[in-house]
Amino acid sequence: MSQPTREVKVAIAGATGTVGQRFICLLAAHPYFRIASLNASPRSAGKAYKDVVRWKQSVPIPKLVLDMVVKTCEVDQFGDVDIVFSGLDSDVAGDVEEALRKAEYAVFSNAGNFRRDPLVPLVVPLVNPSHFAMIPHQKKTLGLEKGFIITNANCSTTGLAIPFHALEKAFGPLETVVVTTMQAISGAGYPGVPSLDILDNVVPYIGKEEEKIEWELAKILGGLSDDLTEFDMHSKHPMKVSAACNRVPVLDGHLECASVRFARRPPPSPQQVKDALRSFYCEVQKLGCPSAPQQAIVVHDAPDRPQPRLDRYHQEGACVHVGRVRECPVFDVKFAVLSNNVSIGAATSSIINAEYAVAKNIV
Ligand SMILES: NC(=O)C1=CN([C@@H]2O[C@H](COP(=O)(O)OP(=O)(O)OC[C@H]3O[C@@H](n4cnc5c(N)ncnc54)[C@H](OP(=O)(O)O)[C@@H]3O)[C@@H](O)[C@H]2O)C=CC1
Ligand SMILES: N[C@@H](CC(=O)OP(=O)(O)O)C(=O)O
Repeated sequence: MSQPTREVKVAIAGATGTVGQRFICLLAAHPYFRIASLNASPRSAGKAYKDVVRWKQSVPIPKLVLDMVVKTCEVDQFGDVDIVFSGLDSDVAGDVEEALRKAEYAVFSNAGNFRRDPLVPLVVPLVNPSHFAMIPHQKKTLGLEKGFIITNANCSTTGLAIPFHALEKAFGPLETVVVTTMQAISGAGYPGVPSLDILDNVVPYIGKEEEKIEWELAKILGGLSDDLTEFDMHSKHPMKVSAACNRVPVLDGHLECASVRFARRPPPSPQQVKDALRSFYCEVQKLGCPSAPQQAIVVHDAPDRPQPRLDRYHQEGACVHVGRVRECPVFDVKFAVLSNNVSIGAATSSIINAEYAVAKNIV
């Protein structure tokens, strides 16, 4: 990939939150994105970042943001940045992101508000960066020159979309998916789930999560209409998905157990599935996007892997892990997937999306 000849100035909206902190760690060391603005709620605005953030990362706060003064998320507070990364709470993300787009900013959002919008691509960068082709239609429809919104997916959806896409590329459409998730508490932001609810416990309910997985996969894994104005929602090969979501006492890293049935008969064997996942190589890797993982899907042979504590920070959490690939007596094949919910499930995906947009001169 040709590196941009200029630095690209970025803002982080929601800079004090769980995802915002991960953005800061990743962007502080980025080859060409420069953090120019930190934005959060009026509670944090006007104060130095180090004085308002409840820092929960295992590395120190990067020096360059320690004394940066946090600003509000009013549009006039973002200055001359090219890109806004949003890790905003979904209660406010809708209005703020809409206003930023209207003010001609390129917005890369983690929030759920625009994922179902028929003009907004829902992009897992290791899967469907081709959906960026919808951006001209979004801008034209809204009468904008530069402003647009791109969202990335729900963190549990992201972990599944990557291996599912690799399998569909190798073996054709998936027909049925049943998945059970074991989701980390950082997925609920800070302070998140009360300790008295989650210690010594598993909570078999995460609000709206099952519906998100069941719906978002179709938008991500589907294509675009020929005129690049509509998402086809995987409609040529409808995929039935059933998800059961659980909160478990793990800090970071969502583990998901999936059973899948392929449309193709006979289906691929577990060994063929493993080979296809291992050899998966995607466009953002080919382009050399700096935050893309070397190995997108790490396939484990050990019978007790992947595990959140052991595997979640491999490649800075930018890949997914698949293990326990075996025959399923009900469908065809079953396996376990681990993804770092705050990295590839959130901030890392947004950053790779932005790197792709820069490489393709979309920003
Ligand atoms: N955690 C995860 O694993 C994932 C999260 N997401 C999504 O990313 C987004 C952020 O999640 P997360 O980091 O966990 O959430 P947090 O609750 O940890 O952080 C929320 C952020 O939003 C800011 N905020 C809250 N209210 C306002 C307001 N009125 N005006 C401006 N800013 C405000 C907060 O600022 P302040 O500190 O000043 O209150 C904080 O920076 C959510 O939409 C979430 O659904 C997506 C994928 C994974
Ligand atoms: N709901 C996810 C995290 C999340 O924020 O998802 P979404 O971006 O879809 O709101 C979890 O609790 O693990």
